[in-house]
Amino acid sequence: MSTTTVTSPIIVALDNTTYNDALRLADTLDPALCRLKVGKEMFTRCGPQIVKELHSRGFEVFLDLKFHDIPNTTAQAVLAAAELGVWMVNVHATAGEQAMSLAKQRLVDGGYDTLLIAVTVLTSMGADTLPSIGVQGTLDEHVQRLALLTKQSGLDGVVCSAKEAKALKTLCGQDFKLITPGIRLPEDSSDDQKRICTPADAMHDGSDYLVIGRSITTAADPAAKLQTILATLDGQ
Ligand SMILES: O=c1ccn([C@@H]2O[C@H](COP(=O)(O)O)[C@@H](O)[C@H]2O)c(=O)[nH]1
Repeated sequence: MSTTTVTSPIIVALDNTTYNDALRLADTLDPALCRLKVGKEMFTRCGPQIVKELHSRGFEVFLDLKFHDIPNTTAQAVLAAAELGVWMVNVHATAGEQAMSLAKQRLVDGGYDTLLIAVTVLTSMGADTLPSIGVQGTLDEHVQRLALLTKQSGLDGVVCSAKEAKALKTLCGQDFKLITPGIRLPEDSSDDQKRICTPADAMHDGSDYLVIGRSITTAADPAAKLQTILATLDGQ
């Protein structure tokens, strides 16, 4: 298990890659300068072995499987993630209070300190997306409603856009962790992300952790791009 002290808020998302290429990329990165995120694509393709390999290289791993199921299934999946030794795991807040609080309880009962967070509204969604999935009201209201539900369920924080960070810190408190994907430098393509923010603005507004995938992983030199991004955070 990892003993590296991580000095950076950046979590690099390992997507669009194979087992061997993901490990090759990991070997170019310093576990003191970033954590790594294993998502649905990587985990479906490679299984728990990829997590074990990243741990053996000293990385803390965010297992981003966004569980969304009935309470017992959600909680047992979260427990299985904790048994893998991951640093952080997540569920969808729309799984509801019962699923979230049961998942947290199973972690506590098992003596795990794995962080448990919930996704509010995916950063690929914009205000125009919500009516089509039957959500009334504004996007900000919906994010805030789900963040409060997550906090009331005893979880450690939420996934949201950095654009919502200021309001959520006020609403949920400074200790409630905000994990923000949709991070882009001004010169980057936004790809399929709608609610994007620069790393510096995200940190300034209260993000605790920045999830960054393609901006780093598709760079000619991912380690150098990580350093460039970290340099934009100097003094924050
Ligand atoms: O709301 C969400 C929740 C999760 N993600 C994940 O973060 C990364 C972002 O990758 P980029 O290449 O930097 O866009 C990706 O793994 C998503 O599954 C998210 O983007 N938004």
